[in-house]
Amino acid sequence: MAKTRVHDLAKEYGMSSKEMLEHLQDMKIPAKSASSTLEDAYVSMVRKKLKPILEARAAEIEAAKRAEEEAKAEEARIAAEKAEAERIAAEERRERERAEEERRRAAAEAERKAREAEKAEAERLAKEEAERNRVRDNAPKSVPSFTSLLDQIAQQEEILKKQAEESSQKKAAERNRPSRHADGPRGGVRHGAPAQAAADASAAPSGDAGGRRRGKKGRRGEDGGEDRYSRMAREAEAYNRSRVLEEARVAVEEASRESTGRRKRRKERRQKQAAEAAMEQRIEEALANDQDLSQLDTVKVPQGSTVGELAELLGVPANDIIKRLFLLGTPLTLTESMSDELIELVADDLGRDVKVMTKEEENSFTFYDDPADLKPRPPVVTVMGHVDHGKTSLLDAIRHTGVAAGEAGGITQAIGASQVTINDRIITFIDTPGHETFTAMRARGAKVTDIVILIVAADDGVMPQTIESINHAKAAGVPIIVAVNKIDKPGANPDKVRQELTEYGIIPEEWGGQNMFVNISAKQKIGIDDLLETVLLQADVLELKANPDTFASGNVLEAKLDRGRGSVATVLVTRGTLRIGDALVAGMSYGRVRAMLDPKGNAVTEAGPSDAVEILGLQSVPMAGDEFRVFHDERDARQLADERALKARIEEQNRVKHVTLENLFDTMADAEVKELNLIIKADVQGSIEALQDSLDKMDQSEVRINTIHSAVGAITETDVILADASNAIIIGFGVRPEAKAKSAAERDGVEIRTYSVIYKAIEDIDAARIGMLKPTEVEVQTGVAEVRDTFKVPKVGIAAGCMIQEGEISRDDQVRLVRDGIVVYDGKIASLRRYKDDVKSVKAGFECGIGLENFQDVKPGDQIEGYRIEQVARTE
Ligand SMILES: Nc1nc2c(ncn2[C@@H]2O[C@H](COP(=O)(O)OP(=O)(O)OP(=O)(O)O)[C@@H](O)[C@H]2O)c(=O)[nH]1
Repeated sequence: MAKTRVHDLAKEYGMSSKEMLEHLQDMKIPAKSASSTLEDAYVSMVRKKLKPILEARAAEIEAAKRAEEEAKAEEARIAAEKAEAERIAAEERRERERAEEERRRAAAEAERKAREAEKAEAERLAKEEAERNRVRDNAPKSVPSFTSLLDQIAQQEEILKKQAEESSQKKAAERNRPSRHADGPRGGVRHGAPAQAAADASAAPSGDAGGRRRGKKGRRGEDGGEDRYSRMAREAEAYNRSRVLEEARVAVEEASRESTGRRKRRKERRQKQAAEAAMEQRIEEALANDQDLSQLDTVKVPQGSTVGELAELLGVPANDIIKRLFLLGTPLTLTESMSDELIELVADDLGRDVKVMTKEEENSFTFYDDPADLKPRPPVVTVMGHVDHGKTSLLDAIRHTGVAAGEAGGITQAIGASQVTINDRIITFIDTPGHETFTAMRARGAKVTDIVILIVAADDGVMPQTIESINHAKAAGVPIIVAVNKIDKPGANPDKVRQELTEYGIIPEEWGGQNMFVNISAKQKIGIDDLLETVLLQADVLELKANPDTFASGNVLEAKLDRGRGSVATVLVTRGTLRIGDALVAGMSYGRVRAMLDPKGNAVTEAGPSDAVEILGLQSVPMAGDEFRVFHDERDARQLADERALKARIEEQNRVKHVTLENLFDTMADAEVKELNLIIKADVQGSIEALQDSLDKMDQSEVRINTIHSAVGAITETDVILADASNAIIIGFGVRPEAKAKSAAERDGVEIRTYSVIYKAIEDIDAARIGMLKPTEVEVQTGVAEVRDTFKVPKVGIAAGCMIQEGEISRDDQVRLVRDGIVVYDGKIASLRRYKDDVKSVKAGFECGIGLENFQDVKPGDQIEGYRIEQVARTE
């Protein structure tokens, strides 16, 4: 068996060889060094003797291990306790902050409410003041427009708002001063910082540093555990404090650095608040008036507004607009009026939303209704057709529907509208038949008809006024139901009518088209119910709805001055319910509804959507087509009527010019209109076709020629009304205007051109069209110079000493530098001199010095060519 060496044995017992040698010596066992070998017997003796020592040592190690574990557990418990205490403290602190924040918010809310009340009172006073001023100030300059009045109010509101804000801010500042000092800077670092610091403190210092220290002490057995922990707590607190202080210092520094920025931000915030308040007010007003909220951001600009007016409406300096116009290549002065397109372009450039309002639109309102408030309403129908095809007979037959034969004689057409009930449903008819009224209404911006009944006599077929009616209804986008009348007549051929109408885009449903056809006899009252049911069917498709539970609005169908009753107007209610006593404005007249008559002449107290009633009580006579609207307050109605009257007077002075062949080019250039609308009237159909043929052959890629209506016959007032509504020119070929048409054209500024030879008409239209074409740009050479030498000119650089060989070169010319046939420069002249003098131009045969803009590389032998761009009117 191998001998055991001393150091092996020592190693086995976890002691040094020296220690083992000492033990061997004690046991009198001979061994000299660590490498000495020991007999087995000695080894077993050593083992026996050393056993208690070994056991004691194991116990010692075990005890130490236990102590260490205990210390660790204690340490963890303390740390957990501390973390919990800190968590509770942080929670309490947050609770306090929340309460404080709540208190501050409540105070701010109370203050805001007080401010709003103050503001509302100030606004009310301002409004009253403005109203008083307006009434007092009747001088023309003080009532230039409704918008400027609104602006004045807005300005006053702004001032009052500012004052109110300043005073409340002052108050708030005084109220907050002591508390702000108390928690000012601390407030800045409160959020987040302490909680973070506490978390850091519990994780880092007490855990690591403290733990290490405790480990040492535990081994050394010095100090009680309590002392250690209190020191740890103290250290953590100190750490926290310095950290909090540091963060506070940083926050204060930052705050002072940002104070200027903050002032700016505060100002911006105030401006934003003011804008929001103004918007809120507009929303409230719009809500009070049931107006469409989606339109609020849009600035309404009257058609033909001047640069100055637009600037005022948009609230921007006029220079901003002039500058933009200049860049758009249409320099205008402050008092010049702008085309619709220019207004839209400039507004778009300014990032603003505008709606150019025609004079009709200006007088109309856009209402908003919650879809939930909309209820089905009866359809409103107009009957149109050629003379003697039976319009009056049909309306008569309709009026007698559902009426017993004996009663018939007693029915009077009291007002310009009638209502019939069929299948328990109502249909309203506008009784002034014909497209004249229809288009006159449309020209005034009134859309009163939902459905058109086109009446065509089966024995006569499609006639000029049939076509006119189709064109008018189509232009208004109203669905057409065809009543083929007089089917009782021997020569009646309803299918021929259907066939003829297909040429005008009116195709029967049974043939796969869009239009419903009904065969009737107005005289013998055949098919009337069928026609009315078809109207209801068409109405169902249209899903006609309106809100009946609001202030009424609608259109005037006709109005007259009655000797006994004063102003009498028949109105069609399109929305809301009209009641006796309502204050309303219709066009330029206003008043209170004194009495109402329904279509049968019965006195009624209210009228809902699609009802037509005759009303008494207006102060003056409105015009057919005028929009009416009920106001909460009669004063508002009167104010609006006054404003409209004033506006109408101003408009009368600057009457909107219609297109004429002569001003066509100007109008086009101005408004970029690329359409030429024509109404063609001729003595025979052949002439219309010939003219239309030639028009179709013209190049219409840049200017489109629309024949919106053509018919055989004299130029009538209806033609003028249609031309007025569509901004068209009337071309008469072999026909003359009727007297009424002539005066209407003069009144409305509509151009009528009459010709007796067709090519002359074509020539004029073509000339006007070409005039509308954009001019062509042509380059014109001005002169040629040869570079003989170059020399340095102070401040200019290299200049070319030249000899003008051809023509004349001017200072404003564009120039090209040509070297060996290659253009090396194309630009402007920087200087043109003869000897030391700056000159405007130099002619052939003279020497001069030419400096080129931003170009120095001129060499003797180069050629300088001068040229100009000229705009030449197109001949095609
Ligand atoms: N046989 C027959 N004659 C009819 C019918 N409807 C109308 N008429 C006759 O046609 C003529 C013209 O009828 P109106 O109702 O006056 O025609 P209108 O279209 O109103 O005519 P204007 O008001 O002049 O435009 C009258 O003599 C009617 O009696 C019909 O269904 N059958």
